[in-house]
Amino acid sequence: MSDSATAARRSAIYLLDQVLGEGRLLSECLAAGALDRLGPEDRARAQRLALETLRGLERADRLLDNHLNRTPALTVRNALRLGAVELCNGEAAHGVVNSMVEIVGRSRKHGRLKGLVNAVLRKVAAEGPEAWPKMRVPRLPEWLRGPLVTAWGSEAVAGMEQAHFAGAPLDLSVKPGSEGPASDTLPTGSIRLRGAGQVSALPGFDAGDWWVQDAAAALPVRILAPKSGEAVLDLCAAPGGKTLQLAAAGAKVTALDISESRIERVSENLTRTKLTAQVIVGDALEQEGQYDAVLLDAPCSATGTIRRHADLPFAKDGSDFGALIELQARMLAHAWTLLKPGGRLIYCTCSLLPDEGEVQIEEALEQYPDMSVDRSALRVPGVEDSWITEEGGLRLRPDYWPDLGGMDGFYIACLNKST
Ligand SMILES: C[S@@+](CC[C@H](N)C(=O)[O-])C[C@H]1O[C@@H](n2cnc3c(N)ncnc32)[C@H](O)[C@@H]1O
Repeated sequence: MSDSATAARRSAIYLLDQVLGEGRLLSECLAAGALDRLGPEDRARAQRLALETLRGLERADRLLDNHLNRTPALTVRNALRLGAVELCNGEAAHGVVNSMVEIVGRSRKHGRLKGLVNAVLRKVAAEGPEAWPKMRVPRLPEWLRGPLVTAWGSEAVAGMEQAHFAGAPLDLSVKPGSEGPASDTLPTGSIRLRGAGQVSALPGFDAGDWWVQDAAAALPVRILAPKSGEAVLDLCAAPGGKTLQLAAAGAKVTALDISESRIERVSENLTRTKLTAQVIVGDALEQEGQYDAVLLDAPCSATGTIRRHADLPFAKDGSDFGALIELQARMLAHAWTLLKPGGRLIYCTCSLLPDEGEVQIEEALEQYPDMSVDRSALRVPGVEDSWITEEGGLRLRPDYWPDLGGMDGFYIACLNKST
């Protein structure tokens, strides 16, 4: 057992404690420096372990409950959960069990439970790997499952849960005129890699030939179809995947975001890809000017990204979504004032909730007499007719493309302003 593997596991348990005990998102823990003491490889490993454990949490708990008379303290339970998931994913038993015994044994508060950890994980090692694939696909917590079943039906939600459990491959958008690493090309033009490993080690990263962007997230700009020289405002730009697409098409891009730390990533991405945009820290609700086109990728529940952010259903409970829905409507109203007559606005959210997509557009179309929805703009390569919604937007879901590896959940609408 290497010290480095144990350090990564200890950090993964800390992340699980934060998500499951404190309701913090992994991104918040990482931004607060939770893994700063680890080297890059162990940092990646700790994150991967935490995410895999959250994906398999329901199964791990079922296996563990067979061997526990009482529920131990959360951090010990999380060590057992991580151990169970690793064992069932085929990791060698001695390494996993010894590591977890060492981690729990060193705890001043819980050290006496190391014998329990040893006994329980040995039982899981003996029976878990065979039982694991026969267990049901882990379900979303009820606070999210309920509204999704109401919106899309139980069969669709079961498909989404399957996609969440499988996790996400790595999708790239390639700069026009450049080449991406050898991979599959998706029907919409993004390229997809499986088991890619460290992103910055892939060919073409340093040269800025491509950037990481889920296939669904690449569609809003394809639908906007920016023209060279057009003035385009990217209102919620960070970390900048869509800004890069706009700039690569030759548009005169203004990229704005309220978060100073996140906007730095837009600048870094522009530098790496040798693309240009005006980058501004500011509040979308206070922006002024008139643009040929506006992209509003509004802050949202991010429920469409659970394949990659398995922590979200556990860290959140939906209580802050009402405020986000209200903010989206205010942002759309203000964005509309920034659009020249005859211009087009893309509204999009990486959400699975109709209140953040379909309903926003239905309400806006009733409210603004100079607004119309452009269905024809949605017909870009790879988009299927069945994804187009009644009010004229595009609904993307993680259970689509099941044989290709899924896609993020997204809602996209193209809105035209009359002249
Ligand atoms: C969905 S993310 C944008 C993703 C980005 N468009 C991309 O493709 O990489 C939403 C962004 O909205 C930003 N945001 C939230 N409230 C804002 C506001 N009032 N004004 C500007 N940006 C805001 C957040 O900081 C966050 O970066």
